[in-house]
Amino acid sequence: SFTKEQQALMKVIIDAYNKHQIPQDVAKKLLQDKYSTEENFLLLTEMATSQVQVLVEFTKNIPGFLSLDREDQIALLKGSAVEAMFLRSAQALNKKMPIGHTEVLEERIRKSGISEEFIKPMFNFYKSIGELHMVLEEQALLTTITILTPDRPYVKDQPAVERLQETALDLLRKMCVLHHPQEPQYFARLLGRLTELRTLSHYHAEMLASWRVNDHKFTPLLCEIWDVQ
Ligand SMILES: Cc1cccc(C)c1-c1noc(C(C)C)c1COc1ccc(-c2ccc3cc(C(=O)O)ncc3c2)cc1
Repeated sequence: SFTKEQQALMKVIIDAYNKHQIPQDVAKKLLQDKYSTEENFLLLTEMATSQVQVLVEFTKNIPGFLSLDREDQIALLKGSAVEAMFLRSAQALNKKMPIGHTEVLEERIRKSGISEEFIKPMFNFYKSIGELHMVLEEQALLTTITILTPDRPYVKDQPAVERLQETALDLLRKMCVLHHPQEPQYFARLLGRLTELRTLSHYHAEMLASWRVNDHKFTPLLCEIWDVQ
C-alpha cells in the first residue's frame, strides 16, 4: 500500500507526464507523404526538438528537482535527454499511436541516415520495452528515475539527486507489485532497461557524429543539449 506522500508524488508525476506531450500538430507531420532520407531527418529533428521542450517542462514538475543546484539541474537534463527520448519514442512506437503514426515513425527512423549497426540495437530495445506492457505510472516513473540518475557527468551534489531518485524507485517498486503481481522480477526487469538505455546513449553519440560528417544540421536547442556544433 502507498503512503500519503507516495500517492501525492504519483499524482504529480502522472499529471505532468500526461500534460507534457508532443503537440498533435507536430506529431501529425509524421504522416506527411515525403519519405526521403533528408525529409525523414528533418522531421525527426523537429520531433526531437519538440520532445526536448516537453522533457524540460516535465522535469520541472518532478518534486524536488527545482530545489537542486541550478547547474546540477542542467547536468541532469543534458545527461538524460537521449535516454528519456528513447523511452518516450519507445512508448510512442508501442502504444499504437493515432492511425498509422507507429509504422510511419518506425519507417522514418529506419530511413534517416542512421547506420544499420545502430538500427538493430535500437529496435531490439523498442521491442523489449513493448514486451513489458508498462502501465502509464511505470512509464512516467521510469522516465523520472532516468532523469534523476546521480552519476551523470558534472553533477556536483550526487547525494541530493540520489535521495530524489530513491523516492521514485521506492514508488516504482510498489507500482510494479501492484500492476504485475504474477511477476516478482518485473521491477528488476524494468531497471535492466535502464542499463540498456546507457548503451543506446553511447551509440547515439556516434549516430550524431556520423550525421554531422554528412553535414546534417541540428536545431540550436539540440546543439545545446547534446553539446554539438
Ligand atoms: C532516432 C532517435 C531514437 C531515439 C532517441 C532519439 C533522441 C533519436 C534521435 N536522435 O536524433 C534525432 C533527430 C535529431 C534526427 C532523433 C529523433 O528523436 C525523436 C525523439 C522523439 C520522437 C517522438 C516521441 C514521442 C512521440 C509521441 C507521439 C504521439 O504520442 O502521438 N508521436 C510521435 C512521437 C515521436 C521521435 C524522434
